[in-house]
Amino acid sequence: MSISGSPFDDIVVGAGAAGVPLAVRLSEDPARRVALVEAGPHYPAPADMPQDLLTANIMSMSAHDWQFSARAVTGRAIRFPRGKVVGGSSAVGGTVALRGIPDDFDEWAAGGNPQWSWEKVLPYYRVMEDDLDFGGEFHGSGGPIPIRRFPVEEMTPVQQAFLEVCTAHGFPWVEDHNHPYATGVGPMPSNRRDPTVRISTAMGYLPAVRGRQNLTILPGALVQRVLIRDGRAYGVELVDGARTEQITARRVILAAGTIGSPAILLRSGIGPAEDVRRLGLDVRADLPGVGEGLNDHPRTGVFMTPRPGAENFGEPVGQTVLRTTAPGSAETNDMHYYMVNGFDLTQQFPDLRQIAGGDRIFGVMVVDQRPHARGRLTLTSTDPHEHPRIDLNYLSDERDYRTFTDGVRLAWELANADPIRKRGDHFVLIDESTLDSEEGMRAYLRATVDSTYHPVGTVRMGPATDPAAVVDQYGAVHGIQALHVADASIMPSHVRANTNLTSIMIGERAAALLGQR
Ligand SMILES: Cc1cc2nc3c(=O)[nH]c(=O)nc-3n(C[C@H](O)[C@H](O)[C@H](O)COP(=O)(O)OP(=O)(O)OC[C@H]3O[C@@H](n4cnc5c(N)ncnc54)[C@H](O)[C@@H]3O)c2cc1C
Repeated sequence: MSISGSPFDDIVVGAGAAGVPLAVRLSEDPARRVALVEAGPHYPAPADMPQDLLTANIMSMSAHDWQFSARAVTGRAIRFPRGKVVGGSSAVGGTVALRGIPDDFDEWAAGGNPQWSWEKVLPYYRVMEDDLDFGGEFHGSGGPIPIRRFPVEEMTPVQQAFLEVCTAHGFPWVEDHNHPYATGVGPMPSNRRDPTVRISTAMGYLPAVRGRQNLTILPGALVQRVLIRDGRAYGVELVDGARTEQITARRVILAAGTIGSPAILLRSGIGPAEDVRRLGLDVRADLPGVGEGLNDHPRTGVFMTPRPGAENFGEPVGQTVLRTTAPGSAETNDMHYYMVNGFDLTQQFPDLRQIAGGDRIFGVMVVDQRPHARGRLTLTSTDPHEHPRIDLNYLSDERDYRTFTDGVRLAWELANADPIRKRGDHFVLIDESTLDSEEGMRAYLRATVDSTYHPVGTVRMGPATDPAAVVDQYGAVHGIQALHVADASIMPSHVRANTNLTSIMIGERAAALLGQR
């Protein structure tokens, strides 16, 4: 890397969903020199892009992955994928392209972050997208990320059956799930231009800026820590085997994600004082919120093995979604139900393989969008190659049990409707008696609850008066000068949506706020 002696204005750490748009927008000012540092590889030429990053219908969960595991509930560890490549998790994901809803952002604003109200974020959801189906005041056109909805004729028969069953159940039909006030069932929006190719931030944003002289992309560079002198960040330290290298800048912006950003902060002496000291480091800023408040959308569902002829191998994981409100809840759209065409048990949920008696299952997946349980991320070492300890702590709040119990009951009804049920052979781990018994349901939930890969909240945004806040509404780390964070980790509360589009929006919005500074 020919970077020694060449200070930058901004170093963006992590080229993921947020980091790529952030670096691209900041470098629109030709006078600003921006470095985008990424631990994973970079494939600038479309012809070199590996197939696992292109194939939208299959999530890439090993070739470009950090290989983390996490504790889901006491005694149960699960795989916890995170993308490790330029494009980050946006390059490996399921391409569900849903936005948060106005209430989500009005809650952020009410928590002391008025720069993130719905009114303030909508323009940045719009600027990132090229909506191929809808226009008007809520949608963007000509942006780097194409959004299309699966047309009914592209859907598998079981997806069409799901639409039919949900509408027969009385759920409203939704043509456009990214209309801010939509609720009900309809086709899934997806970040693809054609039916099978995933468009990550790397593919959407970077080709147009390849010749940009003031944007330097540094792949294969693992950031150990932020360099801090007299309370001010002035660069980062990279490790490459036994070699370390330092690059300097006027400002450092972490966009390493909900796992990567708090880990870098802790290795830099920023976090709960006790945790930092336990690592043998000096405390640069005592911020109890670092790693705390981890919040992820947990999922479970009702799954069956497919009948011969009803398998949907190679099809998108899902093509439809039902967004609705849990019984008794005051929070709109806090439950999502996905008709899953198929999970490959060799890749996901391997402990179900033997129970299912096969490698494939399909069914109705239930995702709690507003779980109350909070987890925690901690480090046991300052070595950046050592994985952090990720404790998701699902179901630790009794309210989450209740929400899921109702959710599984609805999923059971939907899955048992004839147009869906007739495509399955046998249910996996669940039958009528599970639903009838409180203990049976609790055991089922503990055995099946898993991640939707949407962790947020480990570097929460909020005013300095909030003891849990780590950054202010401009992403500035409390108590340290010239150090910012802008990625999914800063979300102060969860959005009722999959997190890719919101993370891209955070990158866009942060660039607008930081570009003025
Ligand atoms: C398998 C999978 C499927 C998903 N499917 C969907 C979906 O269908 N729809 C949806 O909306 N969301 C989905 N998500 C979630 C979504 O992709 C993430 O919420 C989003 O990408 C988060 O953006 P981010 O910028 O915070 O982090 P990321 O996109 O993860 O980017 C962080 C980047 O920082 C890099 N990094 C981390 N630590 C360091 C370090 N020390 N040094 C240098 N670089 C570092 C990482 O390699 C990575 O490239 C999925 C996620 C996964 C993992």
